[in-house]
Amino acid sequence: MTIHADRDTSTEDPATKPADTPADQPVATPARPTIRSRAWMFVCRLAGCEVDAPAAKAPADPGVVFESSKEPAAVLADQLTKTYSGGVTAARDVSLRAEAGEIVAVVGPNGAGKSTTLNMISGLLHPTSGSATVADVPTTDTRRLGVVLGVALQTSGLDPAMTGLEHFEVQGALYGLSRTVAAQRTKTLIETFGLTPYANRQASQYSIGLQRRLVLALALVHEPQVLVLDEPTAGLDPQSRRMVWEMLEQLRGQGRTIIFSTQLLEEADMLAQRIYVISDGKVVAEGSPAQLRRTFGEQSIRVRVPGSLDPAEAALAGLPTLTDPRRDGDSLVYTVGDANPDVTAVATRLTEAGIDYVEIAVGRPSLEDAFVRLTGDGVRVEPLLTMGSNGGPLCRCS
Ligand SMILES: Nc1ncnc2c1ncn2[C@@H]1O[C@H](COP(=O)(O)OP(=O)(O)OP(=O)(O)O)[C@@H](O)[C@H]1O
Repeated sequence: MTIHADRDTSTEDPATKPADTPADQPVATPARPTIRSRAWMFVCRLAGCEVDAPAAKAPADPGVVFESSKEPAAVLADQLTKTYSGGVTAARDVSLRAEAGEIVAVVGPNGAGKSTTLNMISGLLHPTSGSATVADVPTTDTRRLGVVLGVALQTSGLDPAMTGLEHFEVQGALYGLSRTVAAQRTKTLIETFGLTPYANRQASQYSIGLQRRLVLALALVHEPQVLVLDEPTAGLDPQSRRMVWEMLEQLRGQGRTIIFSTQLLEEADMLAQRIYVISDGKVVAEGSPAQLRRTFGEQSIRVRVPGSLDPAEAALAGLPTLTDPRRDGDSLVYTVGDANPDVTAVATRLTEAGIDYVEIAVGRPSLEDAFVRLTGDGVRVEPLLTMGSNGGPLCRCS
């Protein structure tokens, strides 16, 4: 006899979304003639907006070095709602929080409102109603927000003609870092993110994985307390994805607060202490991965017996904890609502009936179960990576 736990996975492809309308462009700053001009254009591209979009975020005074506090910070979003000019309400009363030093995942199917929510938290998109603070800074205070917040959006927005190093130079200038400080941080980040061999190459020569790493590294130049990352691993191969995961774990280890969106349930499960499930613009569930499983997943017991299933089904018929019996090949499968299913009672019943069962397996609820129940839709579930011999135990593999 074997008694064990297992989980299921499935996959779903992402879709596209309509282009931004001018009125809904993320906030950007006016272009100025000098290095700042390039800097703001660069930021605009990072934000996915046009360079002549309305101004809001003021640049640092030249020569001023912004040194953000190293204290951990929290993010609070209070009933954020966004209705685009076309009439689409992409976020409805979205409230979420990230405690200092937490990694928080915003998960949902395509078009659920993840990017819209993150853009509002980043101060890049004005909410129709509601408010948010990052490290106690209101997102409307874009000048101070830029000090405490680092943002890496889905669209990399890198200038294909600029080298990696030039991107760092622009970013350093944007945040008013002195040349010495900027050079030190650039060196550290380039090394940390494995970009040294590519530092002098134009971004046009970067793979998607390298672009993501560069964008993430650039978001850290001013040493922000909080990071907002929109699908940081989208489109990455398993090796690059793993590298990003390790970086996020390291950043959390440094006391930073991270909010990221993903369509990968396993990614959220593995990295996040708190998950927000968004569907149709609304938060439909919040909790730790374990809480979500417990609350929304369905546990099941699978009983495998040799020969006919009839005697086993008859023997188990009276057990109150077993519901929704169904047959699956050589097994009987029951739903069990109890967090601790009484496997012993099942085994005893079968033994008393003289049935020599092959296996009794308890299936623990998966996040996929939770998603399907919450959103009526699937979110991509990809197999966890096989860690190489040098890979740390990043995954909470079952
Ligand atoms: N600028 C815009 N103007 C009008 N509608 C928009 C705009 N941006 C997004 N939407 C719509 O708002 C809804 C939410 O989009 P959003 O990009 O926030 O979802 P998402 O969860 O990030 O999706 P995905 O995972 O596909 O990136 C979708 O219906 C989308 O088509």
